[in-house]
Amino acid sequence: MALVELSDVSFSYPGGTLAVEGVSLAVDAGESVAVIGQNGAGKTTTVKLMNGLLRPTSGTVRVDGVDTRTRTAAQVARRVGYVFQNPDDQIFNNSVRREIGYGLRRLRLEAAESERRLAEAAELTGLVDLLDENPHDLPLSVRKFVTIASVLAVDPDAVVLDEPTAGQDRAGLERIAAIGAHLAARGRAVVTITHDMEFVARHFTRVVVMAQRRVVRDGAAAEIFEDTAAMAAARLAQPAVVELAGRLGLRGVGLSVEALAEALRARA
Ligand SMILES: Nc1ncnc2c1ncn2[C@@H]1O[C@H](COP(=O)(O)OP(=O)(O)OP(=O)(O)O)[C@@H](O)[C@H]1O
Repeated sequence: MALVELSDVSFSYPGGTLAVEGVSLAVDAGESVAVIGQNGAGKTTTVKLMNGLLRPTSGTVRVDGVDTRTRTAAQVARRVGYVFQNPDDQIFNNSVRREIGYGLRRLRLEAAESERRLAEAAELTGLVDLLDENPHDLPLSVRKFVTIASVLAVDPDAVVLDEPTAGQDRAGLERIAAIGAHLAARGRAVVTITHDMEFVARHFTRVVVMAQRRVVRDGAAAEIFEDTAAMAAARLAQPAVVELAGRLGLRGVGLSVEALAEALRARA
């Protein structure tokens, strides 16, 4: 049984906008998935359905087999943590320490366990020296890590990261990749929405492509990125290495620069 499973899910916002239509998607424990698609494709709505912030208009969302409609949003959020696209929609405490500790306090853990989790979340997100800062004084890229840390501290079974790569420098991107790998290695499911195709090529093997409210592809990143027609239909750019391989008439090369260089050497 998948940890998070959407079955033929549709969702309309109260104003009537149909944002997601007939989406079926399953994510297992220990699996890391990238969700890509142009603006307005339905990505954020889909992941908010995963953590109970939104309930389907039709179809079902199950977390560990339990229909989210039978649980409160707070109950679902403990199993599926959602890191908001905009950190300012999430942050409301006046110190990094209090912000990371907010969800933890609600879990009513023993003090030592709370401290351990807070320290681990701060370490993973690079915030150890910033715990006494006011998050509102920190740059957007760091505020994003504050919101990631507060979800990591709760240690949900699944973590959804909504555009964590936006505005990050190379070190930030590497840190986000390391957090994803850490979570997956610990058996957590990780769902990452991103517009950064190079990041996806570097760090993901499974990709879900959304376009016009629907999942249009779900599978191996290398195959999907190579499918020029599917990428164009979803209005997505191919990662540079895939585009170059295609122009050189090479197929099945994979997603790494090293593999492309090797294929070129073999052809020479
Ligand atoms: N709160 C809301 N009320 C009404 N319509 C909304 C709301 N949020 C999103 N929408 C609409 O739902 C559709 C899907 O939006 P969604 O944010 O899920 O897409 P997205 O793929 O995450 O886009 P982006 O990459 O820009 O974040 C869009 O037409 C959007 O305008």
